[in-house]
Amino acid sequence: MCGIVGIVANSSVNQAIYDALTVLQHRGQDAAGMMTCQDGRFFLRKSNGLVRDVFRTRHMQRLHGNIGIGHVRYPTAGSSSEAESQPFYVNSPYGIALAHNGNLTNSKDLAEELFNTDLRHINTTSDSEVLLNVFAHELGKQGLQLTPEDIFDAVRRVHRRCNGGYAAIAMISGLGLVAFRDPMGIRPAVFGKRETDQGTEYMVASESVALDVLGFELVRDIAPGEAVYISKQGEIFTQQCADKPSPRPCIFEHVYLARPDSIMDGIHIHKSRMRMGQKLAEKIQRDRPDHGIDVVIPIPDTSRTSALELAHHLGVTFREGFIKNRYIGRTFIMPGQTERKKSVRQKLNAIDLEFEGRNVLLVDDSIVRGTTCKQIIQMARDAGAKNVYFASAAPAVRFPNVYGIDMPSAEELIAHGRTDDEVGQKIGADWLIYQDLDDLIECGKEGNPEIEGFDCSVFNGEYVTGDIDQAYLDRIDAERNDDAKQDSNPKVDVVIDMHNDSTDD
Ligand SMILES: O=P(O)(O)OC[C@H]1O[C@H](OP(=O)(O)OP(=O)(O)O)[C@H](O)[C@@H]1O
Ligand SMILES: NC(=O)CC[C@H](N)C(=O)O
Ligand SMILES: [Mg+2]
Repeated sequence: MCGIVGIVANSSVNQAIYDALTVLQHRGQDAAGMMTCQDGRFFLRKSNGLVRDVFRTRHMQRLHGNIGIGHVRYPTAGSSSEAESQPFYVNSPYGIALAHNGNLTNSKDLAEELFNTDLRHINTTSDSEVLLNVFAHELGKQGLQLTPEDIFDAVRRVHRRCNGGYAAIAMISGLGLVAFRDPMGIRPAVFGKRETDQGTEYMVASESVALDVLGFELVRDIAPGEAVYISKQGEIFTQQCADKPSPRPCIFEHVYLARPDSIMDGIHIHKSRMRMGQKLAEKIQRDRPDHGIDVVIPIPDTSRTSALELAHHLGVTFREGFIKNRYIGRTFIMPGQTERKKSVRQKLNAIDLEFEGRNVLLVDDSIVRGTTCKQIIQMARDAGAKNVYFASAAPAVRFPNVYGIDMPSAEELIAHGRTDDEVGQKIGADWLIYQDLDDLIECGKEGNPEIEGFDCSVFNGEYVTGDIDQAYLDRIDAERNDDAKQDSNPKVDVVIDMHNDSTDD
């Protein structure tokens, strides 16, 4: 779940892209990058780190042009080397750069095909470099003067060749931006516009919150399978490019990934999380009518919205009992378990007063590896709680994710192969309650009844693209579990810059 942005403006875009990336920072904290285009030349800055650390004034001054794309990375394939930060670039045809959110499930086969049949060189282990090369190869077949129809034909063939989840924005030198979303719309993307004295400007982004903050008006989501082409002159063209679009957006976006102030596929994330709180309260009332809860306490940040609503519907006091260090980022998307564990304690501290002698219900949006809840429950006990109950606004996460969330290993998921009660014991709760999957789906559908279904694979093990078997899951487990990543992380990093740019930091 990286964050992507692209802007076609009437003046320099570097600051606007920087600002958008800071708004999308919650989607990726490992690396950031931006590529702009002026007079057919590309300018690039990308590196590991947070947006504020990657872009210094000297980099911003070199990012010329009125068109650009940006990326914040949370790796789900390949390595965490700077060389795999994004945007990626290929020089043929035309010069194309690409920023990708998601994960291709057939990237290994595609990489071989690209090399053996399409005669294209892939220089990293990133699936995003593969996606860019497939797009470039298909665009190269269209001949010289590209029309919008030619671009859409190329995207149509990208959909036929690529499997998995992908929302991508490509910048084509001399032409403009092309954004597209996989035929199931697993990963999100929206576009919007802003009127200026010089004409209309367009922006594509992973989440609508980036449009809001930059003063763009949300036009709509890019539909699953659809492509949007914005020419450098500011004309916009859209077309459905999937043979059989079948919307199945990722429901984990609603649970955790997205910001609550975003609207995704017509669903207000804030309201969906409120419904999660309400439905969970109803389940507690059904299953534990004599719960005896004195206070409901959220685990900041993401669970706040659902916890408040849960307390309201349960008729129990809601209190903030953990204070979050605002300078520590999200722990779940950190790369290693040691770092994640340490960060939970650095990030959250208990206010003892709210726990002493009370029956406390702690609420989190989800339990994945169990890193957060185990420590938090112990902190609640140390702060003097009488009983510590735990509620998860999402169902138990029991299966790996293959579409752009880095949960590659079933063994690392605390609920894998365990009953709810066993998880409760393992995390040290007096009891544990999970949201039912049907209720979670209902929370999304109430926001947009037209959506037929969601990708719920982390909860039910049903992989909507239909191409995932046990052999594939075994392979990504072996390649990407925490131990494997530890071994494969590059000791010496490589910085790849554009040939037209200075290579110093
Ligand atoms: O069971 P785990 O493996 O610990 O994963 C789940 C936890 O991780 C996330 O929090 P995170 O700190 O990433 O971000 P937040 O501040 O947005 O809640 C999520 O909100 C849960 O609290
Ligand atoms: N989280 C993502 O969307 C990751 C994009 C891409 N698979 C990468 O690893 O860079
Ligand atoms: Mg959290």
